[in-house]
Amino acid sequence: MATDSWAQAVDEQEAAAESVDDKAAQSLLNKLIRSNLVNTTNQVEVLQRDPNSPLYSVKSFEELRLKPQLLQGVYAMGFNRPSKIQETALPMMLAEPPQNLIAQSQSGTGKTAAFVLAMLSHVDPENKWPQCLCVSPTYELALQTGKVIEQMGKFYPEVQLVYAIRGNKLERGTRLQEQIVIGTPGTVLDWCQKLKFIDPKKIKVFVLDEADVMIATQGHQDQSIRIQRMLPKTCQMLLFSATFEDTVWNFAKRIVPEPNIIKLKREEETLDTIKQYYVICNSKEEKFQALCNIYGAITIAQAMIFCHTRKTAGWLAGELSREGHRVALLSGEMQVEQRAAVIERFRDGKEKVLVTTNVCARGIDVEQVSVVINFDLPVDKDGNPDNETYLHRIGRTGRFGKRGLAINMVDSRFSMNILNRIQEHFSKFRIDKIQTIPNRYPTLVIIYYYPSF
Ligand SMILES: Nc1ncnc2c1ncn2[C@@H]1O[C@H](COP(=O)(O)OP(=O)(O)OP(=O)(O)O)[C@@H](O)[C@H]1O
Repeated sequence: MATDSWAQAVDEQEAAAESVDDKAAQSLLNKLIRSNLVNTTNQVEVLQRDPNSPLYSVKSFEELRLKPQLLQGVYAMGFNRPSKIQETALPMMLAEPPQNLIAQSQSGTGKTAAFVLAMLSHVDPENKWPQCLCVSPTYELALQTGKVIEQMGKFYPEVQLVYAIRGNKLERGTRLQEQIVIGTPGTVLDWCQKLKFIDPKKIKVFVLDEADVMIATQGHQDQSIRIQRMLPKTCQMLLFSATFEDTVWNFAKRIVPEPNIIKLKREEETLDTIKQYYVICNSKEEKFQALCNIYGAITIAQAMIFCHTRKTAGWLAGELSREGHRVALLSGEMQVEQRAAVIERFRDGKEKVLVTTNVCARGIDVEQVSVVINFDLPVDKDGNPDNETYLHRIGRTGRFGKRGLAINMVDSRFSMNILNRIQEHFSKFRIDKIQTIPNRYPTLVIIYYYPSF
Protein backbone atom coordinates (compact mmCIF):
# COMPACT_ATOMS: atom_id res chain seq x y z
CA MET A 1 0.00 0.00 0.00
CA ALA A 2 1.31 3.42 -0.84
CA THR A 3 2.30 5.49 2.14
CA ASP A 4 -0.20 8.23 1.30
CA SER A 5 -3.25 6.08 1.22
CA TRP A 6 -2.03 4.24 4.27
CA ALA A 7 -1.69 7.46 6.18
CA GLN A 8 -5.08 8.61 5.03
CA ALA A 9 -6.66 5.41 6.18
CA VAL A 10 -4.95 5.76 9.52
CA ASP A 11 -6.34 9.25 9.85
CA GLU A 12 -9.84 8.03 9.30
CA GLN A 13 -9.45 5.21 11.75
CA GLU A 14 -7.84 7.29 14.39
CA ALA A 15 -10.41 10.01 14.05
CA ALA A 16 -13.04 7.40 14.66
CA ALA A 17 -11.06 6.03 17.56
CA GLU A 18 -10.98 9.32 19.31
CA SER A 19 -14.71 9.57 19.39
CA VAL A 20 -16.13 9.39 22.84
CA ASP A 21 -18.57 6.72 21.91
CA ASP A 22 -15.67 4.50 21.20
CA LYS A 23 -14.26 4.74 24.71
CA ALA A 24 -17.63 4.33 26.30
CA ALA A 25 -18.44 1.48 23.92
CA GLN A 26 -15.24 -0.36 24.80
CA SER A 27 -16.01 -0.06 28.42
CA LEU A 28 -19.55 -1.26 27.93
CA LEU A 29 -18.42 -4.13 25.71
CA ASN A 30 -16.00 -5.35 28.32
CA LYS A 31 -18.72 -5.26 30.91
CA LEU A 32 -21.15 -7.12 28.69
CA ILE A 33 -18.79 -9.88 27.73
CA ARG A 34 -16.98 -10.30 30.99
CA SER A 35 -18.18 -13.13 33.13
CA ASN A 36 -15.38 -13.09 35.65
CA LEU A 37 -13.01 -10.99 37.58
CA VAL A 38 -9.84 -10.25 35.67
CA ASN A 39 -7.18 -12.42 37.14
CA THR A 40 -4.41 -10.21 38.39
CA THR A 41 -1.34 -10.59 40.51
CA ASN A 42 -0.59 -6.90 40.30
CA GLN A 43 0.74 -4.94 43.20
CA VAL A 44 -1.46 -2.34 44.82
CA GLU A 45 0.11 1.03 45.35
CA VAL A 46 -1.45 3.07 48.14
CA LEU A 47 -0.95 6.73 48.89
CA GLN A 48 -2.69 7.61 52.11
CA ARG A 49 -3.85 11.04 53.00
CA ASP A 50 -2.62 10.43 56.51
CA PRO A 51 0.56 8.40 56.10
CA ASN A 52 0.60 7.69 59.83
CA SER A 53 -2.66 5.83 59.90
CA PRO A 54 -2.14 2.10 59.62
CA LEU A 55 -2.92 0.59 56.26
CA TYR A 56 -5.81 -1.71 56.69
CA SER A 57 -6.71 -4.33 54.16
CA VAL A 58 -9.05 -7.28 54.28
CA LYS A 59 -8.87 -10.79 52.95
CA SER A 60 -12.52 -11.65 53.51
CA PHE A 61 -15.87 -9.89 53.24
CA GLU A 62 -16.68 -10.89 56.84
CA GLU A 63 -13.88 -8.69 58.11
CA LEU A 64 -15.70 -5.68 56.73
CA ARG A 65 -18.61 -6.20 59.13
CA LEU A 66 -21.11 -5.60 56.39
CA LYS A 67 -24.81 -5.61 57.05
CA PRO A 68 -25.97 -9.25 56.84
CA GLN A 69 -28.27 -8.43 53.90
CA LEU A 70 -25.29 -7.11 51.97
CA LEU A 71 -23.05 -10.01 52.83
CA GLN A 72 -25.80 -12.26 51.57
CA GLY A 73 -25.96 -10.21 48.37
CA VAL A 74 -22.20 -10.43 47.88
CA TYR A 75 -22.19 -14.20 48.30
CA ALA A 76 -25.25 -14.61 46.09
CA MET A 77 -23.24 -12.91 43.35
CA GLY A 78 -20.65 -15.63 43.73
CA PHE A 79 -17.96 -13.47 45.29
CA ASN A 80 -15.97 -15.51 47.77
CA ARG A 81 -13.34 -13.01 48.68
CA PRO A 82 -12.45 -9.42 47.85
CA SER A 83 -10.48 -8.75 44.70
CA LYS A 84 -7.07 -7.08 44.88
CA ILE A 85 -8.43 -3.55 44.60
CA GLN A 86 -11.34 -4.32 46.93
CA GLU A 87 -8.97 -5.57 49.65
CA THR A 88 -7.62 -2.07 50.13
CA ALA A 89 -10.39 0.14 48.78
CA LEU A 90 -13.25 -1.29 50.80
CA PRO A 91 -11.80 -0.65 54.30
CA MET A 92 -11.02 2.92 53.24
CA MET A 93 -14.45 3.51 51.80
CA LEU A 94 -16.24 2.01 54.77
CA ALA A 95 -14.12 3.73 57.42
CA GLU A 96 -15.58 6.25 59.84
CA PRO A 97 -15.25 9.12 59.34
CA PRO A 98 -15.62 8.62 55.59
CA GLN A 99 -12.49 8.98 53.53
CA ASN A 100 -12.18 10.23 50.01
CA LEU A 101 -10.67 7.98 47.44
CA ILE A 102 -9.25 8.06 43.96
CA ALA A 103 -8.79 4.56 42.64
CA GLN A 104 -7.33 3.39 39.41
CA SER A 105 -7.18 -0.14 38.18
CA GLN A 106 -7.72 -1.80 34.88
CA SER A 107 -11.19 -2.68 33.84
CA GLY A 108 -12.64 -5.86 35.28
CA THR A 109 -10.78 -5.78 38.56
CA GLY A 110 -13.79 -5.15 40.75
CA LYS A 111 -14.09 -1.38 41.04
CA THR A 112 -17.82 -1.21 40.36
CA ALA A 113 -18.61 -3.91 42.87
CA ALA A 114 -16.46 -2.05 45.41
CA PHE A 115 -18.18 1.31 45.22
CA VAL A 116 -21.61 -0.28 44.96
CA LEU A 117 -20.95 -2.05 48.23
CA ALA A 118 -19.76 1.20 49.76
CA MET A 119 -22.90 3.05 48.67
CA LEU A 120 -25.20 0.32 49.94
CA SER A 121 -23.35 0.27 53.25
CA HIS A 122 -23.64 4.00 53.84
CA VAL A 123 -27.32 4.33 53.06
CA ASP A 124 -29.78 4.74 55.86
CA PRO A 125 -32.90 2.96 54.59
CA GLU A 126 -35.10 4.80 57.09
CA ASN A 127 -34.38 8.07 55.36
CA LYS A 128 -36.48 8.42 52.25
CA TRP A 129 -34.33 10.75 50.25
CA PRO A 130 -31.29 10.44 47.97
CA GLN A 131 -28.11 9.85 49.96
CA CYS A 132 -25.76 8.35 47.37
CA LEU A 133 -25.16 9.79 43.95
CA CYS A 134 -23.29 7.92 41.26
CA VAL A 135 -22.41 9.54 37.96
CA SER A 136 -21.53 7.47 34.87
CA PRO A 137 -20.49 8.71 31.43
CA THR A 138 -23.31 7.15 29.42
CA TYR A 139 -26.85 5.92 29.70
CA GLU A 140 -25.80 2.32 29.04
CA LEU A 141 -22.97 2.39 31.58
CA ALA A 142 -25.32 3.84 34.17
CA LEU A 143 -27.73 0.99 33.53
CA GLN A 144 -24.93 -1.55 33.96
CA THR A 145 -23.93 -0.10 37.31
CA GLY A 146 -27.58 0.05 38.30
CA LYS A 147 -27.84 -3.67 37.64
CA VAL A 148 -24.96 -4.33 40.02
CA ILE A 149 -26.68 -2.23 42.69
CA GLU A 150 -29.87 -4.20 42.18
CA GLN A 151 -28.08 -7.54 42.38
CA MET A 152 -26.00 -6.70 45.39
CA GLY A 153 -28.92 -5.08 47.16
CA LYS A 154 -31.25 -7.97 46.39
CA PHE A 155 -31.66 -8.87 50.06
CA TYR A 156 -31.94 -5.26 51.13
CA PRO A 157 -35.23 -4.23 49.53
CA GLU A 158 -35.70 -1.18 51.76
CA VAL A 159 -32.98 0.50 49.73
CA GLN A 160 -34.29 1.83 46.44
CA LEU A 161 -32.58 3.03 43.33
CA VAL A 162 -33.56 5.55 40.67
CA TYR A 163 -31.99 6.27 37.28
CA ALA A 164 -31.28 9.88 36.40
CA ILE A 165 -30.96 9.27 32.70
CA ARG A 166 -32.48 10.75 29.59
CA GLY A 167 -35.97 9.50 29.02
CA ASN A 168 -36.73 9.15 32.71
CA LYS A 169 -39.12 12.06 32.97
CA LEU A 170 -40.51 12.90 36.39
CA GLU A 171 -43.25 15.34 37.22
CA ARG A 172 -42.21 18.79 38.25
CA GLY A 173 -42.15 19.19 42.00
CA THR A 174 -41.23 15.54 42.59
CA ARG A 175 -39.04 14.90 45.60
CA LEU A 176 -37.21 11.64 45.18
CA GLN A 177 -37.56 9.08 47.92
CA GLU A 178 -35.04 6.59 46.58
CA GLN A 179 -31.78 6.52 48.52
CA ILE A 180 -29.48 5.88 45.59
CA VAL A 181 -29.41 7.85 42.34
CA ILE A 182 -27.40 6.71 39.38
CA GLY A 183 -27.23 8.73 36.22
CA THR A 184 -25.39 10.71 33.62
CA PRO A 185 -23.94 14.13 34.49
CA GLY A 186 -26.37 16.28 32.50
CA THR A 187 -29.52 14.74 33.91
CA VAL A 188 -28.10 14.53 37.44
CA LEU A 189 -27.20 18.20 37.29
CA ASP A 190 -30.70 19.10 36.11
CA TRP A 191 -32.29 17.01 38.81
CA CYS A 192 -30.16 18.70 41.48
CA GLN A 193 -30.19 22.26 40.20
CA LYS A 194 -33.02 23.08 37.87
CA LEU A 195 -35.70 20.56 38.76
CA LYS A 196 -34.72 20.09 42.39
CA PHE A 197 -35.75 16.43 42.51
CA ILE A 198 -32.64 15.85 44.60
CA ASP A 199 -31.39 17.90 47.51
CA PRO A 200 -27.63 17.80 46.91
CA LYS A 201 -26.95 18.95 50.46
CA LYS A 202 -28.22 15.60 51.73
CA ILE A 203 -25.85 13.51 49.65
CA LYS A 204 -23.42 11.49 51.77
CA VAL A 205 -21.57 9.60 49.05
CA PHE A 206 -20.68 10.87 45.59
CA VAL A 207 -19.21 8.41 43.11
CA LEU A 208 -17.72 9.40 39.82
CA ASP A 209 -17.24 6.29 37.75
CA GLU A 210 -15.13 5.81 34.63
CA ALA A 211 -13.42 9.16 34.99
CA ASP A 212 -11.28 8.48 31.94
CA VAL A 213 -14.32 8.01 29.76
CA MET A 214 -16.03 10.94 31.42
CA ILE A 215 -13.37 13.45 30.56
CA ALA A 216 -13.35 12.32 26.96
CA THR A 217 -16.92 13.53 26.67
CA GLN A 218 -17.56 17.14 25.87
CA GLY A 219 -19.29 18.87 28.72
CA HIS A 220 -19.22 15.95 31.16
CA GLN A 221 -16.21 17.23 33.01
CA ASP A 222 -17.79 20.63 33.71
CA GLN A 223 -21.12 19.15 34.64
CA SER A 224 -19.44 16.75 37.08
CA ILE A 225 -17.56 19.59 38.70
CA ARG A 226 -20.75 21.62 38.99
CA ILE A 227 -22.52 18.71 40.67
CA GLN A 228 -19.62 18.21 43.04
CA ARG A 229 -19.73 21.88 44.08
CA MET A 230 -23.31 21.54 45.25
CA LEU A 231 -22.47 18.73 47.65
CA PRO A 232 -21.69 19.26 51.33
CA LYS A 233 -18.07 19.37 52.45
CA THR A 234 -18.65 16.22 54.50
CA CYS A 235 -19.78 14.21 51.50
CA GLN A 236 -17.52 11.29 50.71
CA MET A 237 -16.07 11.64 47.21
CA LEU A 238 -15.01 8.54 45.34
CA LEU A 239 -13.53 8.54 41.85
CA PHE A 240 -12.69 5.52 39.71
CA SER A 241 -10.80 5.21 36.52
CA ALA A 242 -9.27 2.43 34.47
CA THR A 243 -6.39 4.64 33.37
CA PHE A 244 -4.53 7.52 34.89
CA GLU A 245 -3.16 9.92 32.34
CA ASP A 246 -2.45 13.49 33.40
CA THR A 247 -5.82 14.70 32.17
CA VAL A 248 -7.64 12.18 34.33
CA TRP A 249 -5.43 12.95 37.25
CA ASN A 250 -6.02 16.71 37.02
CA PHE A 251 -9.73 16.15 36.83
CA ALA A 252 -9.63 13.69 39.75
CA LYS A 253 -7.89 16.22 41.96
CA ARG A 254 -10.58 18.82 41.25
CA ILE A 255 -13.37 16.39 42.14
CA VAL A 256 -11.84 14.69 45.15
CA PRO A 257 -10.27 16.85 47.86
CA GLU A 258 -7.70 15.30 50.19
CA PRO A 259 -7.85 11.92 48.59
CA ASN A 260 -6.44 8.57 49.46
CA ILE A 261 -5.10 7.11 46.27
CA ILE A 262 -5.01 3.49 45.21
CA LYS A 263 -3.41 2.34 42.03
CA LEU A 264 -3.17 -1.16 40.75
CA LYS A 265 0.06 -1.43 38.89
CA ARG A 266 -0.40 -2.83 35.47
CA GLU A 267 1.12 -6.22 35.16
CA GLU A 268 4.62 -6.00 33.82
CA GLU A 269 4.29 -7.40 30.38
CA THR A 270 6.59 -10.33 30.40
CA LEU A 271 6.60 -11.33 26.84
CA ASP A 272 9.16 -14.08 27.16
CA THR A 273 6.56 -16.70 26.45
CA ILE A 274 5.49 -15.09 23.21
CA LYS A 275 7.29 -15.91 20.05
CA GLN A 276 7.22 -13.13 17.54
CA TYR A 277 7.73 -13.59 13.84
CA TYR A 278 7.37 -11.73 10.65
CA VAL A 279 6.73 -12.96 7.18
CA ILE A 280 7.48 -11.05 4.03
CA CYS A 281 4.82 -11.01 1.38
CA ASN A 282 4.47 -8.97 -1.76
CA SER A 283 0.81 -8.20 -1.78
CA LYS A 284 -2.41 -8.42 0.11
CA GLU A 285 -3.18 -11.66 -1.72
CA GLU A 286 0.11 -13.20 -0.66
CA LYS A 287 -0.56 -12.20 2.90
CA PHE A 288 -3.89 -13.93 2.62
CA GLN A 289 -2.24 -17.06 1.28
CA ALA A 290 0.26 -17.10 4.12
CA LEU A 291 -2.57 -16.62 6.53
CA CYS A 292 -4.47 -19.58 5.12
CA ASN A 293 -1.49 -21.78 5.77
CA ILE A 294 -1.22 -20.55 9.30
CA TYR A 295 -4.92 -20.82 9.90
CA GLY A 296 -5.00 -24.34 8.55
CA ALA A 297 -2.63 -25.40 11.26
CA ILE A 298 -4.25 -23.73 14.23
CA THR A 299 -7.85 -24.65 14.00
CA ILE A 300 -8.11 -25.61 17.63
CA ALA A 301 -6.42 -22.49 18.89
CA GLN A 302 -8.02 -19.11 18.73
CA ALA A 303 -6.53 -16.35 16.71
CA MET A 304 -7.13 -12.68 16.41
CA ILE A 305 -6.25 -10.95 13.17
CA PHE A 306 -5.77 -7.22 13.12
CA CYS A 307 -6.23 -5.19 9.99
CA HIS A 308 -5.68 -1.56 9.50
CA THR A 309 -8.98 -0.57 7.98
CA ARG A 310 -12.52 -1.82 8.08
CA LYS A 311 -12.31 -2.38 4.37
CA THR A 312 -9.37 -4.77 4.65
CA ALA A 313 -10.96 -6.52 7.61
CA GLY A 314 -14.19 -7.00 5.69
CA TRP A 315 -12.33 -8.23 2.61
CA LEU A 316 -10.23 -10.64 4.63
CA ALA A 317 -13.15 -12.06 6.56
CA GLY A 318 -14.96 -12.61 3.27
CA GLU A 319 -11.97 -14.38 1.70
CA LEU A 320 -11.47 -16.60 4.73
CA SER A 321 -15.16 -17.50 4.77
CA ARG A 322 -15.00 -18.39 1.09
CA GLU A 323 -12.23 -20.79 1.97
CA GLY A 324 -14.63 -22.44 4.37
CA HIS A 325 -13.29 -21.02 7.60
CA ARG A 326 -15.57 -19.93 10.38
CA VAL A 327 -14.63 -16.36 10.97
CA ALA A 328 -16.05 -13.64 13.14
CA LEU A 329 -15.76 -10.07 12.00
CA LEU A 330 -15.76 -7.24 14.44
CA SER A 331 -16.44 -4.01 12.70
CA GLY A 332 -16.80 -0.42 13.72
CA GLU A 333 -20.17 0.08 12.08
CA MET A 334 -21.79 -2.47 14.38
CA GLN A 335 -23.90 -1.44 17.32
CA VAL A 336 -22.35 -2.12 20.70
CA GLU A 337 -24.72 -5.02 21.36
CA GLN A 338 -23.85 -6.59 18.01
CA ARG A 339 -20.18 -6.24 18.78
CA ALA A 340 -20.71 -7.78 22.20
CA ALA A 341 -22.52 -10.71 20.58
CA VAL A 342 -19.62 -11.29 18.15
CA ILE A 343 -17.05 -11.19 20.91
CA GLU A 344 -19.13 -13.43 23.10
CA ARG A 345 -19.40 -16.06 20.37
CA PHE A 346 -15.66 -15.86 19.88
CA ARG A 347 -15.03 -16.06 23.60
CA ASP A 348 -17.21 -19.16 23.72
CA GLY A 349 -15.16 -20.72 20.95
CA LYS A 350 -17.95 -20.73 18.37
CA GLU A 351 -15.57 -19.06 15.97
CA LYS A 352 -11.87 -19.70 16.03
CA VAL A 353 -10.73 -16.58 14.28
CA LEU A 354 -11.68 -13.03 14.93
CA VAL A 355 -10.87 -10.48 12.25
CA THR A 356 -10.95 -6.91 13.42
CA THR A 357 -9.51 -3.46 13.08
CA ASN A 358 -7.31 -2.28 15.84
CA VAL A 359 -9.57 0.62 16.59
CA CYS A 360 -12.56 -1.57 17.03
CA ALA A 361 -10.86 -4.05 19.32
CA ARG A 362 -8.79 -1.62 21.34
CA GLY A 363 -9.16 -2.28 25.00
CA ILE A 364 -11.33 -5.32 24.58
CA ASP A 365 -10.25 -8.32 26.56
CA VAL A 366 -10.41 -11.72 24.99
CA GLU A 367 -8.27 -13.79 27.21
CA GLN A 368 -7.84 -17.09 25.51
CA VAL A 369 -6.31 -15.90 22.28
CA SER A 370 -3.09 -17.77 21.62
CA VAL A 371 -2.20 -16.45 18.20
CA VAL A 372 -2.18 -12.85 17.11
CA ILE A 373 -1.68 -11.94 13.52
CA ASN A 374 -0.93 -8.42 12.50
CA PHE A 375 -2.20 -8.53 8.96
CA ASP A 376 -1.29 -4.85 9.00
CA LEU A 377 1.16 -3.44 11.48
CA PRO A 378 -0.14 -0.85 13.90
CA VAL A 379 0.71 2.73 13.02
CA ASP A 380 -0.42 5.98 14.54
CA LYS A 381 -2.06 8.84 12.71
CA ASP A 382 1.27 10.24 11.61
CA GLY A 383 2.28 6.95 10.08
CA ASN A 384 4.71 6.12 12.88
CA PRO A 385 4.80 2.77 14.64
CA ASP A 386 2.16 2.50 17.33
CA ASN A 387 4.30 0.66 19.86
CA GLU A 388 1.76 0.64 22.62
CA THR A 389 -0.86 -0.93 20.41
CA TYR A 390 1.63 -3.52 19.21
CA LEU A 391 2.37 -4.45 22.78
CA HIS A 392 -1.28 -4.53 23.66
CA ARG A 393 -2.11 -6.75 20.72
CA ILE A 394 0.58 -9.30 21.25
CA GLY A 395 0.07 -9.15 25.00
CA ARG A 396 -3.25 -10.88 24.40
CA THR A 397 -1.43 -14.05 23.64
CA GLY A 398 0.68 -15.94 26.06
CA ARG A 399 -1.31 -15.00 29.12
CA PHE A 400 -0.87 -16.86 32.35
CA GLY A 401 2.43 -18.31 31.28
CA LYS A 402 0.98 -20.08 28.27
CA ARG A 403 2.93 -19.88 25.12
CA GLY A 404 1.73 -17.50 22.52
CA LEU A 405 2.54 -16.64 19.00
CA ALA A 406 2.50 -13.33 17.17
CA ILE A 407 2.97 -13.12 13.43
CA ASN A 408 3.49 -9.88 11.59
CA MET A 409 2.82 -9.58 7.91
CA VAL A 410 5.16 -7.26 6.10
CA ASP A 411 4.16 -6.23 2.61
CA SER A 412 6.21 -3.17 1.78
CA ARG A 413 9.34 -1.27 2.60
CA PHE A 414 7.12 0.99 4.66
CA SER A 415 5.86 -1.83 6.84
CA MET A 416 9.34 -3.34 7.16
CA ASN A 417 10.51 -0.01 8.46
CA ILE A 418 7.63 0.09 10.94
CA LEU A 419 8.51 -3.38 12.18
CA ASN A 420 12.17 -2.49 12.59
CA ARG A 421 11.27 0.56 14.57
CA ILE A 422 8.97 -1.44 16.82
CA GLN A 423 11.78 -3.86 17.43
CA GLU A 424 14.17 -1.03 18.22
CA HIS A 425 11.69 0.55 20.56
CA PHE A 426 11.36 -2.60 22.62
CA SER A 427 15.02 -3.38 22.73
CA LYS A 428 14.44 -6.75 24.37
CA PHE A 429 12.09 -7.92 21.61
CA ARG A 430 13.19 -10.42 19.08
CA ILE A 431 11.01 -10.62 16.04
CA ASP A 432 12.32 -13.41 13.88
CA LYS A 433 11.89 -13.71 10.21
CA ILE A 434 10.05 -16.71 8.92
CA GLN A 435 12.30 -17.76 6.10
CA THR A 436 10.79 -17.54 2.72
CA ILE A 437 9.57 -20.79 1.52
CA PRO A 438 6.39 -19.06 0.53
CA ASN A 439 3.19 -20.44 1.92
CA ARG A 440 4.76 -23.27 3.82
CA TYR A 441 7.08 -21.98 6.42
CA PRO A 442 4.49 -20.34 8.64
CA THR A 443 2.78 -23.67 8.97
CA LEU A 444 5.99 -25.34 10.11
CA VAL A 445 6.50 -22.72 12.76
CA ILE A 446 3.03 -23.19 14.08
CA ILE A 447 3.28 -26.93 14.18
CA TYR A 448 6.37 -26.54 16.25
CA TYR A 449 4.48 -24.54 18.88
CA TYR A 450 1.20 -26.30 18.51
CA PRO A 451 1.51 -28.80 21.40
CA SER A 452 1.66 -26.04 23.96
CA PHE A 453 -1.66 -24.39 23.10
N1 LIG B 1 -14.71 -10.10 44.78
C1 LIG B 1 -15.12 -10.62 43.64
N2 LIG B 1 -15.12 -11.94 43.44
C2 LIG B 1 -15.55 -12.48 42.26
N3 LIG B 1 -16.00 -11.77 41.23
C3 LIG B 1 -16.03 -10.43 41.36
C4 LIG B 1 -15.59 -9.78 42.57
N4 LIG B 1 -15.73 -8.44 42.38
C5 LIG B 1 -16.23 -8.27 41.14
N5 LIG B 1 -16.41 -9.45 40.52
C6 LIG B 1 -16.92 -9.70 39.17
O1 LIG B 1 -15.86 -9.39 38.27
C7 LIG B 1 -16.34 -8.71 37.12
C8 LIG B 1 -15.68 -7.34 37.02
O2 LIG B 1 -16.00 -6.56 38.16
P1 LIG B 1 -16.36 -5.02 38.07
O3 LIG B 1 -17.37 -4.77 36.99
O4 LIG B 1 -16.67 -4.56 39.45
O5 LIG B 1 -14.95 -4.46 37.60
P2 LIG B 1 -14.56 -2.99 37.18
O6 LIG B 1 -13.15 -2.80 37.61
O7 LIG B 1 -15.58 -2.05 37.70
O8 LIG B 1 -14.62 -3.05 35.64
P3 LIG B 1 -14.94 -1.85 34.63
O9 LIG B 1 -13.79 -0.91 34.71
O10 LIG B 1 -15.09 -2.54 33.32
O11 LIG B 1 -16.20 -1.25 35.13
C9 LIG B 1 -17.86 -8.64 37.27
O12 LIG B 1 -18.40 -9.73 36.54
C10 LIG B 1 -18.07 -8.79 38.77
O13 LIG B 1 -19.33 -9.37 39.03
